Amino acid sequence: MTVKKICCIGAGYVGGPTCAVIAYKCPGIQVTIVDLNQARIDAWNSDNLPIYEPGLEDVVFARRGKNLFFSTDVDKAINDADLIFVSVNTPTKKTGMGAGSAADLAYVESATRRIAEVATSSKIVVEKSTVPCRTAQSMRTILEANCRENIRFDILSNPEFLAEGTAITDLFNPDRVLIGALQTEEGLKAQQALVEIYTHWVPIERVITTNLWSSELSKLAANAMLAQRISSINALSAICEATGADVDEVAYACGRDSRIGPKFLKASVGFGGSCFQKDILNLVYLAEQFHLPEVAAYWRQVVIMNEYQKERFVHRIISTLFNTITNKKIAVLGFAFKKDTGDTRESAAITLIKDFIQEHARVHLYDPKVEHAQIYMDLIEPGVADSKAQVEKHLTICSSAYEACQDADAVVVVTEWDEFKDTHLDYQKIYDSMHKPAFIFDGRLILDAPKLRKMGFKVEVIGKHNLAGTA
Ligand SMILES: NC(=O)C1=CN([C@@H]2O[C@H](COP(=O)(O)OP(=O)(O)OC[C@H]3O[C@@H](n4cnc5c(N)ncnc54)[C@H](O)[C@@H]3O)[C@@H](O)[C@H]2O)C=CC1
Ligand SMILES: O=C(O)[C@H]1O[C@H](OP(=O)(O)OP(=O)(O)OC[C@H]2O[C@@H](n3ccc(=O)[nH]c3=O)[C@H](O)[C@@H]2O)[C@H](O)[C@@H](O)[C@@H]1O
Repeated sequence: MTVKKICCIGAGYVGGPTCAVIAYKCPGIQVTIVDLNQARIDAWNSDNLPIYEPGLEDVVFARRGKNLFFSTDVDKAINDADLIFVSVNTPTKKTGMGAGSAADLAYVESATRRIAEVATSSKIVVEKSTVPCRTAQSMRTILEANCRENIRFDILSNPEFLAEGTAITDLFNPDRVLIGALQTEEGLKAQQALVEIYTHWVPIERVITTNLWSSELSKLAANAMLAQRISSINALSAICEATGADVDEVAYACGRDSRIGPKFLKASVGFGGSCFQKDILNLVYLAEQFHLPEVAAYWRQVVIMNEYQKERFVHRIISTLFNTITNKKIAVLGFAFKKDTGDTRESAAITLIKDFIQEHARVHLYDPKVEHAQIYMDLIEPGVADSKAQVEKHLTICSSAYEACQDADAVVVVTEWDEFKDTHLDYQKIYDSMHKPAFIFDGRLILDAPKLRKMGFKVEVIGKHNLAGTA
């Protein structure tokens, strides 16, 4: 079969860019992206898109109103489509069985039920959300139990591997596209229909076809392995700080081994983002379900190490600032979980700033993209800062890095935005405007520490002893 109309349920960080790129690359296919969230859909239909991604506007503005539509009319889009992507959120469960590690599949289930209830013709239903292994089986059961006569649903797993901040280039030029299907005649036909969509722009040799369960598990496995590399280099960063080894040099030396490779070995204040922690915990839960406690403990350690890295950094800041930051002005540069996105989900900045607030510091924050309302929402913490007004007592959001650093006792670089690099910011100007001694803590290894030390800064860098190279 040839797909002519696509519906994507969920207009978020994945559904929006992924299906906008399909519309861009396949002008002959009509793509409708739907969501229950009216404000989000209004934003997709406006000049001010709801998410910031380099290159996204060009793609959306080129196709919107032609073969790309955003709507809250979920039922109509389901009914019109030959193929439906389910790209809804799958957060970690907060309560009930598996709370704290299992994925909350309520949104996947409700989208699936909706498809079964309103579809009047056969559909290919594609799991785009990241889900535990064998979720497709549950979706199939729901669809088959609720659908009308003479309708069939074929389920595919097509996990998404884009990273935020580079979503459009990742989608234009993916390392691979993964499509899992039931190994039946109908399943393989459906798989082929999705292969044909991607091969409008992705070379066929980059399209991997597998069975459903391999595809579902590969997504969790890929995220777990990526996060594991970061926790590995961060674990080594602690040893570097203690010994005088330099974590960048260690990463470079290890990464030059072609079996290890250079990517994803940047030490940091800890990984953030909506998925790494969630997906590893998902894997941990799966292992526990199958009575594999050693496997569960192995992967859980990746998350434990990440939490430890954040704690270690806060501890280093406080101990360097003479064991107290009470009433000290701390300039925090960056709030997003990585550069080139406005997304703050699980950002290390949230943990750090909450800790600074607990220590009664005065935090002055600047991030080039994150919405102010989002910052307040992320920092409200029952018992510590219960409301926006409470947060404002400890936090001032600034409109530039210079403003945040004015009269500060310490600058903490949390997100690696290019504009924070010493090639972009005038750190002499910042030094001159700060209280002395002027401290700077580089949680992203983006600054030229020797150059800043020459200016007079006291510099502390993750994974580097501050006297490294001098003794
Ligand atoms: N954010 C990322 O970079 C990546 C995320 N993923 C996975 O993709 C999935 C989606 O993630 P995001 O796009 O980040 O989430 P998101 O939270 O940005 O978007 C999900 C959207 O689905 C909508 N939604 C929920 N239930 C619905 C329903 N029944 N009908 C219509 N709309 C509904 C929500 O209103 C929301 O706008 C998750 O499973 C995630 O793990 C995979 C790869 C990358
Ligand atoms: O499933 C998902 O959601 C996605 O999760 C990650 O993408 P994302 O979280 O958007 O961004 P990454 O570039 O992976 O960065 C995640 C975190 O790790 C940190 N990081 C990354 C790389 C590194 O070397 N060091 C490091 O600390 C980043 O700063 C960030 O906080 C994966 O890279 C994607 O392939 C995957 O599709």
